[in-house]
Order: sequence, then structure tokens, then C-alpha cells
Amino acid sequence: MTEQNASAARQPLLRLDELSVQYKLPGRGVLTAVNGVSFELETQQVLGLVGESGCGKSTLARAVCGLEPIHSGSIRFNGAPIRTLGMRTRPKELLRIQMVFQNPYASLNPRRTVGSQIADGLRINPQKDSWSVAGLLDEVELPSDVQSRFPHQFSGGQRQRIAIARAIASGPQLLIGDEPIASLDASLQAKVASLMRRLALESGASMLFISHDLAVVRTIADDIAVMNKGEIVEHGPVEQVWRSPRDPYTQRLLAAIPAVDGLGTLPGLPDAA
Ligand SMILES: Nc1ncnc2c1ncn2[C@@H]1O[C@H](COP(=O)(O)OP(=O)(O)OP(=O)(O)O)[C@@H](O)[C@H]1O
Repeated sequence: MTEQNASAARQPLLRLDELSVQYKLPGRGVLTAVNGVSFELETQQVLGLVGESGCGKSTLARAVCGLEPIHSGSIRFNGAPIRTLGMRTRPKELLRIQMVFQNPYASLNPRRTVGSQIADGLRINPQKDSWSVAGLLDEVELPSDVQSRFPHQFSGGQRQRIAIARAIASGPQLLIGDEPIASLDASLQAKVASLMRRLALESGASMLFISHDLAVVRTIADDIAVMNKGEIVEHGPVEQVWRSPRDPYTQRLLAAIPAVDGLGTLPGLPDAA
């Protein structure tokens, strides 16, 4: 391997450097929704991005997909800078990033059959020969005869499974879940989250999993980044952040979880119950 190739091989899949994203608020100046965020995501890694509503998680995800203009800093995907372009003009490399949203209707077309939407994804998948619509439905635990049905004929949990199958069908290198479990029954949340992790990793992708639910993120992420008011205040391996949170905001998030490991207390914190 040449030195150049070796350095390319070391490149993270995704790299954010001092990323800032702003919104102009008519008559009220500018809101910095993402403020100087830096992190890297390696191939086959799952990063959980947690933080309360309004802290900038979705803005960050949209910027990674090229859907929000970058105010300053940079985003590199496979070493190449991501430029902001509309959904209709997404360059080929951005098709390797797929998103699963909180509301599956945001990614599924209500007027087209489930089978045809998953087949669309397969058409742009470089490994399409080894995949099939029926196989993907099987992976998300739905029978293949659902192919001819429409999204409204399914429950919320089933629709989210279809959205996941559709996202995975295109063979993404990066799967982003933007609160993908927030609208599901509590009993389904952990199941769908771990399904996303399994399918992302089995298909060779990395995952950025956005949620306000630290407890679920703990079960599926390798690393956690905690976001508060547009900034990453803490970032590290899951168990380190969970057991020894350094930042007071992370400590507050953890303390708000009713019981940790069934003990009701958090290491390094007073009684959290
Ligand atoms: N298009 C927009 N124009 C103006 N402000 C916006 C826009 N989108 C988001 N914001 C603001 O930017 C901030 C960050 O919003 P964002 O949706 O990224 O947060 P979030 O952490 O994903 O929250 P939630 O979990 O509720 O979606 C919020 O103050 C929000 O009101």
C-alpha cells in the first residue's frame, strides 16, 4: 500500500470540523443552531447523539446530508467536503447517506407500494445483486406479501421497519436515524433501535443515531456525543459517559432517567431515583 493510500485508508467515514449552522430569524437576527461541532465517525461505528429538544441535533443531521447551508467549519464524507445542495440535486456520494426520520411518512411515499419503494433503493445499491425486496422485508421481520400494500396499511412500528428496509436497500455507508424511535410505543423502541444497529453493521455501514433517550442509545451505540445548545459538551465511549459523566449537563440528563441499572443511583452522582 502506498503512503497516499494508507493515509486515505485511515480517513474517518465522516468528519466534522468546527461546524456551525445558523438560521436567519426574520426581524430577530441569527440563531446559531449548531456551534463549533467537531467529531469523527469511523466505518462500522455507531455514534449516539443525544440532547434535549431544540439543541440542534436535527440541524446537524440535515447539514451532514447536505440539506442545510454550512455557516463555518466543514463536513467531510469519505474525505470529500459536503456541499449544500437541494434534495433533488444530491450528488451520487450523498446517496450513500440515508436517513430514517421520526415520522416514517417523511421518507415513505403514501401513494406507492412498499415493494416499489424498497426496489427504488435497490436500484442505486452497488451490491444490488445479492439483495432482494423480499430478503430485506424478511430482515425487518415483515412477510414478503406486504410488498403490494401501501404505507397507510401498516402500524407505526411496521412503517418504521419499512422505512429502515428502504434506507438499507440503497446500500448506504452512513445510516442516520433522526429520532427514529420517538414516535413508537415504548415496548418497540429498543427493538427497532437494535434492528437499525444490526442492519447498518451487517450491511457495512456506520450509524449516527439521534435520540433524546440516553437509556436506549446506551444499548446500541459504541460512543455517545452529548449536545447542549448547539455544542457537543461531552463525547466518549458509551460506558464511560454513562458511568462517569464529566459535564454537568450530561449528569443532569442521566439523573433524569428514573433508574439506572435498577439501582436508582448513578456513579459519581447523588441518588438519582
Ligand atoms: N428552519 C429553521 N428556521 C429557524 N430556526 C430553526 C429552523 N430549524 C430549526 N430551528 C431552530 O434551531 C434550533 C435547533 O433545532 P433542531 O430541530 O435542530 O433541534 P433538535 O435537537 O433536533 O430538536 P427536536 O428533537 O425537537 O427536533 C431550535 O431552536 C429550532 O427552533
